[in-house]
Amino acid sequence: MTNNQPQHNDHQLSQHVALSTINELPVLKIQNQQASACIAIQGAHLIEYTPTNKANVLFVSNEEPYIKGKAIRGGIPICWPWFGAHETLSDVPAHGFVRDKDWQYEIVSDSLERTDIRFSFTTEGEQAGFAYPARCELLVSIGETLLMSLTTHNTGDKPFEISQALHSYFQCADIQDVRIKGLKNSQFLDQLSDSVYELKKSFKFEQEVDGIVLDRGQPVELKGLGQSTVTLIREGSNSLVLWNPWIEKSKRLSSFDALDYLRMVCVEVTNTSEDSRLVKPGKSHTLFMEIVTEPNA
Ligand SMILES: O=P(O)(O)OC[C@H]1O[C@@H](O)[C@H](O)[C@@H](O)[C@@H]1O
Repeated sequence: MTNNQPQHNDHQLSQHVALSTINELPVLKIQNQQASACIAIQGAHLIEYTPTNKANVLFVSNEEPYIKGKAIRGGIPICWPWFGAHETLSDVPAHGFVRDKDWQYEIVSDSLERTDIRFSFTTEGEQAGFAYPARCELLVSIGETLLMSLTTHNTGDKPFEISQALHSYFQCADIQDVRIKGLKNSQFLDQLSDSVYELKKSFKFEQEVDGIVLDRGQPVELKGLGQSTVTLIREGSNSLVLWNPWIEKSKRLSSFDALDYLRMVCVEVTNTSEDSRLVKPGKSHTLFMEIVTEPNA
């Protein structure tokens, strides 16, 4: 479904960007010399990133229906202005309110090597669970590497706190081969057992995993994915979320096949828990990540 081949009804917006649709959802298809990609305008949601001569780095379930008003399962959902359950309200969606909304977009530059698209979402404080005027901007830069920069501007006169995520689903050949390196000595807040421990070596997935790593914002490496090693470089983030639903939860998840847990791993660049950020009036905060892929030796 996320195949990037031109369709007869695609509308070319610039040299390397075309407007297309997947089922109900308008998408931007990017194809330059260094990579191809696909971004749904709903949620500013990247659903494919394929560096030239490499495999698609991202996972989206084949069960995904791509319908209006429903967050896509896979790719890189933008969770904003809260991550996970809302702190005080139980009747608002998990992971904030921008995943199922249309964003504005603008192609800011488009060259053979790199295509930059800026998405924006503005709230005047009318959204349930977030009573503050704010503008959220996501710069997506498609080239030899993938850059994503999520900036929150406080446009009101009161400070507010945000938690957020670039909730990346990476494709893997077999979850049991995946290792996350670079987390040694970081704190792991295990959300399933409600315990905290220090990570000693590279992280493996052998059962359901749902937890927050509190760290120093250092680069981390995803090994054993299959064709490529992925390095995640971050700025403005001292936390990561690791998630795999494993066997039983996979059977209950929407837009997900029971065996999809074998083919995906979520390593999410976040500001959450103690790493939530205060944004003062007139100020902004940027959460940045770069995804670098290298073929396995
Ligand atoms: O089903 P959703 O809302 O997309 O969330 C998926 C998962 O996202 C992860 O980031 C959370 O840590 C999990 O607890 C959650 O189940």
